[in-house]
Amino acid sequence: MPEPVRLLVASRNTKKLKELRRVLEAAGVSGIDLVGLNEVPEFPEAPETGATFEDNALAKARDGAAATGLPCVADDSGLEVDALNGMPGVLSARWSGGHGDDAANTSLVLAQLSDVPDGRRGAAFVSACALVVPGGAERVVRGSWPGAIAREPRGDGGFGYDPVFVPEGERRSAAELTPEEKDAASHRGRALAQLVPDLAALAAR
Ligand SMILES: O=P(O)(O)OP(=O)(O)OP(=O)(O)OC[C@H]1O[C@@H](n2cnc3c(O)ncnc32)[C@H](O)[C@@H]1O
Ligand SMILES: [Mg+2]
Repeated sequence: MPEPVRLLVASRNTKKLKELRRVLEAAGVSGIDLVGLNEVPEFPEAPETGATFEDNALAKARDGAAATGLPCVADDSGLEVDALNGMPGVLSARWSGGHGDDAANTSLVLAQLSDVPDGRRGAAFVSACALVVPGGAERVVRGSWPGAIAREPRGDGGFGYDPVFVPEGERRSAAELTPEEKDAASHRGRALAQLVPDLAALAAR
């Protein structure tokens, strides 16, 4: 048996990281050993200042690959709300000011939509996932998950804006889905599915 290829999964968000690991493991690519940021020496990361999810995902994956010499996968994601002209978008993690305050970010979006009627509450989660191989290929893919913003939060699964996001064709919020249901439909699941052939090729090198 050849040595498994170590693949760095570069996210500082523990709940997102859990999803990335779960989806990659469920994809069943053999010969890949997933490594978290806590298992490699610390390295400086560029701030997420890109104009697009793709720019940010590539920057995170390039940083990880350059610092460790390992192939690296990174996700940049967020919520695009129709009535907010596609915002919070790339600003999703820091919409209410500080970084990663899920409850404050969610309350702010709900407050901003308080006068928006049910027929105009459309939104989508978007994920760009980048794979960067040191000295080799770079690939970035996008998945999206259409739905609508609820009137109030429901459920305690998932993370971030999940309690206020009702996926198309669902009555439950994303935070009320099982992890497997979320992965099968989510922006992140759909993005990572497109990287599976690349990961299989990497493992077969
Ligand atoms: O950059 P890393 O370290 O990966 O972690 P992060 O939390 O900062 O992640 P992003 O910069 O990609 O910001 C994404 C934000 O969008 C939101 N988000 C992304 N995916 C989501 C999902 O599946 N469910 C709910 N909210 C999500 C969530 O609030 C995140 O903080
Ligand atoms: Mg981030």
